Amino acid sequence: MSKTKIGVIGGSGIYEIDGLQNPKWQQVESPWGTASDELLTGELDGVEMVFLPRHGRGHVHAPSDVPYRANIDALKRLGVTDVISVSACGSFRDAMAPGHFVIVDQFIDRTRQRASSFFSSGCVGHVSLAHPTCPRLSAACAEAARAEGITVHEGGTYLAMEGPQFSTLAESRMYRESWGADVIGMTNMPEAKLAREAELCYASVAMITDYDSWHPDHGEVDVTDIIKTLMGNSAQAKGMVARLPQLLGETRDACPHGCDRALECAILTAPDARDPVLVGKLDAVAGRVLR
Ligand SMILES: CSC[C@H]1O[C@H](OP(=O)(O)O)[C@H](O)[C@@H]1O
Ligand SMILES: Nc1ncnc2[nH]cnc12
Repeated sequence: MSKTKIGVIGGSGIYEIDGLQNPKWQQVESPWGTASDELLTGELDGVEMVFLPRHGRGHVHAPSDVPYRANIDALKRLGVTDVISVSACGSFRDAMAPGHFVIVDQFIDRTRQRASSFFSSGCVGHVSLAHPTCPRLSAACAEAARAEGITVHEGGTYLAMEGPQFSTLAESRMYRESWGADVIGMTNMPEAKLAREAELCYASVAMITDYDSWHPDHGEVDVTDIIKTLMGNSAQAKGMVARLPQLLGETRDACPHGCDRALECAILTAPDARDPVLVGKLDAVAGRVLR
């Protein structure tokens, strides 16, 4: 049994959360650089919470430049156990309409210019990503969103694109028809990979803002329309987050899906062949298995 500490990564349109007791924005130093912003810590219903705006307050970081490693390291360093990502996404399915939330359970990674692992030569580690999200945490998000009156789709494949431009029509059709993607965004990769390496339970909540560019009855994506939908969605997203402490509880058992033990057999580099500088940087993320 350990204490639950909920981390929330807020995407486009979500730059703070309300209702925390003893709220405090604090800078967290990370060997992986500076996080997107200060982290907001506090308590809700007896559970410790940490909030981080993915793009920073004022939306300063482009999707390609979000400091994903520093963000996950900072959350882990603060003792977070469960990470909920909230993201604005386009939809590839008629039924997944703007205003609906999709609880993502798979990813296709099409990003290409982001550091996507904490591990490298000097400390080589390979984690499984077959099931990249935590079913227990995802179910709690679905329940919380439903209780807020949101239409929720449980399960969906998120196509992570590099951006910042939106997709061409040909790409949009290919992702939807040939690749079977359900939603599209620019930020959940490498975030989900890094959360797994850091042994954090990770759930991804996609707030649908548009139909990307494939839909014959809807125009191409327009960021002004996205923002309009987000304005309506963000209060609901915050309401969903506010319900999570009660649903997850003050204490937690080991994750039944093993998210918190992902590194158990992952590191291949022999102890005497490890790069001490890299091992030092891994203190928060992998200290459990490296010490
Ligand atoms: C505001 S439209 C494009 C932008 O919104 C999404 O960000 P996030 O995932 O952080 O909510 C999308 O991935 C793009 O970065
Ligand atoms: N259609 C879309 N493509 C990529 N990222 C998005 N974020 C919101 N809508 C999106």
